[in-house]
Amino acid sequence: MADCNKSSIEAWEYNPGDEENSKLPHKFSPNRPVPLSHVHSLGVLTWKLDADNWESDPKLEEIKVERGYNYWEKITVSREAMADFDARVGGFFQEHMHSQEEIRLILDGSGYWDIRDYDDKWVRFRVQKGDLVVLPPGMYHRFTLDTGDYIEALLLYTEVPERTQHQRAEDSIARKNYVKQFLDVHTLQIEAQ
Ligand SMILES: CSCCC(=O)/C(O)=C/O
Ligand SMILES: [Fe+2]
Repeated sequence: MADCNKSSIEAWEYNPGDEENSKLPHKFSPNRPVPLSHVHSLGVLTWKLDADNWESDPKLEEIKVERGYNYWEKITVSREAMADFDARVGGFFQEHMHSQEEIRLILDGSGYWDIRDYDDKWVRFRVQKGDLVVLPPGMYHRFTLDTGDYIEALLLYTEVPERTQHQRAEDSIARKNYVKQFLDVHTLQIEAQ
C-alpha cells in the first residue's frame, strides 16, 4: 500500500479555552504537539497526494483499488457554494461517527478534524490541499473549516454512500468494532507495561 507515513499533517492537543470560534486553531500556549504516529494509532490513515492531478494520480489509483473505493463525489464547502453554509459547517462540527470509513482527499483549501483520544480528549489535526485522510468506522470526530472558510474535497466510498451521522448518544456495531480494534488494544498495552 502507498506509504501512509509520508504526510506532513500537524496534530495537537485541542485547547477548549474560552474561544467560541471553532475555526481558530485552539492550541495550548505553548503548543502541545501530538505525533502523527499517535493519530495513526487511533486508526486514522493519511497520505500526501497530487491534488491537482487526482484523476490520473497512480498513487490514488493504487489506494482506490487496494481499499475498494469505487464511488466518489466532489464537495465545495464555502459561502458561495452553499446557501446553507453555516448550517452545514455547524453540522460537520457536531460530534459524530459513521458506519463506514470517512475518506476525504482535500483538493483545495484547508480545515480541521478533531478526533477523540484514548482519554476521550480532543486531538485536532489540520488538513490542506493534497491530504488524503481516512477515519475508521465508529471513530467519534468532528470537522470544521479554518478562518479561510473554504475547502474543496473529494469524498470517496466503498459503496453507495451511507451518509448518516450517528451522534454520540447512539451506539452501533461500528462503534463496538472500533472500541475493540483500537481502544481496547491500547488499554491492554498500557496494562501490560
Ligand atoms: C471535508 S468534507 C466535509 C466533512 C465531512 O464530510 C464529515 O463527515 C466530517 O465529519
Ligand atoms: Fe464525519
